[in-house]
Amino acid sequence: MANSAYAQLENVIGQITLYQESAAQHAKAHSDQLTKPIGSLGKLEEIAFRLAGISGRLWPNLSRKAVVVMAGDHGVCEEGVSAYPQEVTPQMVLNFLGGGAAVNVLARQAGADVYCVDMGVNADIEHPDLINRKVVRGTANMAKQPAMSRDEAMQAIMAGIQVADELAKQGYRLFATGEMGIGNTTPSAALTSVLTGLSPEQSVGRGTGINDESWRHKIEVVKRAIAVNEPDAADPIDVLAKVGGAEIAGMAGFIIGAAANGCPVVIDGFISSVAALVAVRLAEQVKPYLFASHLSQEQGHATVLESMGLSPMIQLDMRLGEGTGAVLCFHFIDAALKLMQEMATFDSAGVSRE
Ligand SMILES: O=C(O)c1ccc[n+]([C@@H]2O[C@H](COP(=O)([O-])O)[C@@H](O)[C@H]2O)c1
Ligand SMILES: Cc1cc2nc[nH]c2cc1C
Repeated sequence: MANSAYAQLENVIGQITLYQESAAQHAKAHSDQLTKPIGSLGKLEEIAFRLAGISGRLWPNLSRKAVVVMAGDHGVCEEGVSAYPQEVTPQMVLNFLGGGAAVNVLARQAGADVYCVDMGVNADIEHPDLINRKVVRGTANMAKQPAMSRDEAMQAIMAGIQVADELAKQGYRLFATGEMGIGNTTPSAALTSVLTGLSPEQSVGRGTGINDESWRHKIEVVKRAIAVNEPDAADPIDVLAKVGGAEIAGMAGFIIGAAANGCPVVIDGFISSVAALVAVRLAEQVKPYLFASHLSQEQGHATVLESMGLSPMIQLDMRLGEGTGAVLCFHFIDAALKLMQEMATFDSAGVSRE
């Protein structure tokens, strides 16, 4: 099974359309005809050019939008690394499915649908709308042993790809990543330290809101997890299996799958961005498809984004996850495309250029 999964992953990666610089240049040429000083719409212009570069069109139709919230639990919670108990993970999954979480509100406002995927929750959740791709019932405690086996990490990646395929087939063209998993800032910090070289003192943050003492302990837990498991930084799947999590692996797969379907992906906070970094390490070609939404308050987030050459659109001091920051930024993507499509040119409006 494992060998064919690697072949399938390579096959999906091979389907990613390479960035078309000429299409991006064409969009810039169009933008420079519009009634504004050149470059004056700043990042909105950059967004539009990149969308042209990945789609080959001046203004791709991205009206069908979805945020995919992947959920998983973490054995490392037994070390006391989160401010909240693990039961919150399945409870929040039901909240997403009931439409009452922050991401549901923001998604409704942005015209996006919310999908929730169980990648590895440590509970049985019954709901007709839940997408069940459970690979583990919570990971093992990475401070003592690998969080997952390599096979489980691969299964989670492939499940994420499948979710992207299914939603793209349904007509969705713009995606946001979101996640829910009590404890998941701890594996995310470990992944950051291993993949970027940032020290645990700098990759470990306050997560849901731990105090100074718990923060210092969380740093020790991350150091122990890395020392016990000795992940190979050159092998992203090894790192993901040993010090990652099922929802993080699922999001990495989802991002690769979305790119293979030609769909841009807006990434949310720290955990989503770490998943994106894993995806980039597996397939450099996904990079142009990634749009960073907000800068989370979680320490380490800026380094993860910088390591991918991404800069966030907004900074609202959020640290929720769920896809909330990403869905907010759907508005800017819509705005960038509308400007390209609807603004008058200097010629059509009779405005002097000089
Ligand atoms: O997106 C972020 O940057 C972010 C930062 C801190 C916490 N979170 C959310 O809070 C949970 C993880 O926090 P913790 O303290 O339990 O590791 C998880 O459900 C995440 O969605 C999310
Ligand atoms: C209530 C709650 C909601 C969340 N949403 C994402 N992570 C979360 C963590 C908690 C604790």
